[in-house]
Amino acid sequence: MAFCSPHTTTSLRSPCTTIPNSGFRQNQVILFTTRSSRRSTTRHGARTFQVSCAVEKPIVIGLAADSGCGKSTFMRRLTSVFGGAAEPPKGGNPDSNTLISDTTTVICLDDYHSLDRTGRKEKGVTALDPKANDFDLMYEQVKAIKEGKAIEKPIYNHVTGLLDPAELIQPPKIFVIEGLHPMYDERVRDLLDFSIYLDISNEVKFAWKIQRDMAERGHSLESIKASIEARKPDFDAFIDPQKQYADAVIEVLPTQLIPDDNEGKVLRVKLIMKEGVKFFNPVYLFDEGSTINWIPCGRKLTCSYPGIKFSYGPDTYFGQEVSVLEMDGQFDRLDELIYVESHLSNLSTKFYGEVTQQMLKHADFPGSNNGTGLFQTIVGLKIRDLYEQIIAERAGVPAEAAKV
Ligand SMILES: Nc1ncnc2c1ncn2[C@@H]1O[C@H](COP(=O)(O)OP(=O)(O)OP(=O)(O)O)[C@@H](O)[C@H]1O
Ligand SMILES: O=C(CO)[C@H](O)[C@H](O)COP(=O)(O)O
Repeated sequence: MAFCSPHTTTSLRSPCTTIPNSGFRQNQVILFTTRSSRRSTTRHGARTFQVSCAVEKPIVIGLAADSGCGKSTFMRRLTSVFGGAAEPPKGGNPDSNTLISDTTTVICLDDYHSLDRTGRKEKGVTALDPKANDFDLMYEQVKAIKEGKAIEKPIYNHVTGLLDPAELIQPPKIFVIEGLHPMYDERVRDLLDFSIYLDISNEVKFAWKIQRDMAERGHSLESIKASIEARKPDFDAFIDPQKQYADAVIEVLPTQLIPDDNEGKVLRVKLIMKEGVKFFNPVYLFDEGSTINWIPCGRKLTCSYPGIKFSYGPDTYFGQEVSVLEMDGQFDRLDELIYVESHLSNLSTKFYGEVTQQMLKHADFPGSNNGTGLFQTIVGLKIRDLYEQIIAERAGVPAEAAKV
């Protein structure tokens, strides 16, 4: 017999809240969770009664991007939306790639490299090549987590380039798989409740790589160029095509506000949101479905050269209907973002100004003054909303009751 134990992690009103002799009041807000069954019969004293249980199995989110394209930054923004800090597993391998917070566990798909650094060198393949990755194991383990089962996941050690002994991963509320190939294998793709692709144009990728690998890691300009060139064929063949499957794409391009800009500091960022995705209502500017161009600079938003331009409208992306929100330029004063936020709808915020608050909280993260930070924050809020709606649907209660 499966017992439902009451937890107070999330408040849901159980559809049958009268529990004789249980110590729980009628209509008391309780979350019943069970790993295995939706409806369980429990015994309390001499009486048997039925309770409906919210089956708390993880939702699975996929985040795809090339290396050095802002996945970690995005993850930090996402976990912050749920509150609490994300940390590596306590007492585990110091080189673990996993980050755990109260609500989310983020694993890095590099851990499914089947060939270590030497193995790849010997075989002449890059880490982007599916031949260097174990998709069978990835599928089995993501499926197990989705079913609420713990897994022993391998670790790829980026310091040594070796495959380390496995680490134990317990099913969280939200399981995020980030890396090169979350949408490559159809079986894994089908397990995703929501997917995001960070599409960084070559020019911008190059500028970010230089900034990080030259300034912070002491690599030479030539070696950075050579590494990007060496990865490009496999990137084009195996990573880039995944964007067609993403529910949301954040595309990062050079600005159009500065003619022939080659500095790569001012960015044009697009948030491409697929229409018709269950529990995901695309954000819109002013009027849903219209085509809008908006220059918000003026009395309420301070802009220095080259200014800021927003655009919004319907479009198609790989033959699918999408809504696209675009921001070109950068903010001078983040607190004034509230003015932009007040003209956006369907943000899935819990209170007026939440986007601005999140952006101010992480003003030191890369991209906080432009569309990369803004759209990553918005996608984080949409994921929280998606999670709450899925949990509410599973429990058969209104979404309001499942708010985290
Ligand atoms: N929005 C941004 N604006 C400017 N620079 C950025 C932005 N996002 C990331 N970067 C730059 O790219 C670097 C890599 O970012 P991050 O660590 O988030 O990427 P990653 O995809 O997780 O990388 P890796 O896979 O190599 O660990 C940062 O150190 C920063 O220099
Ligand atoms: O594309 C990558 C994803 O992060 C890495 O290059 C890949 O995981 C191999 O790692 P390393 O360069 O540390 O051997």
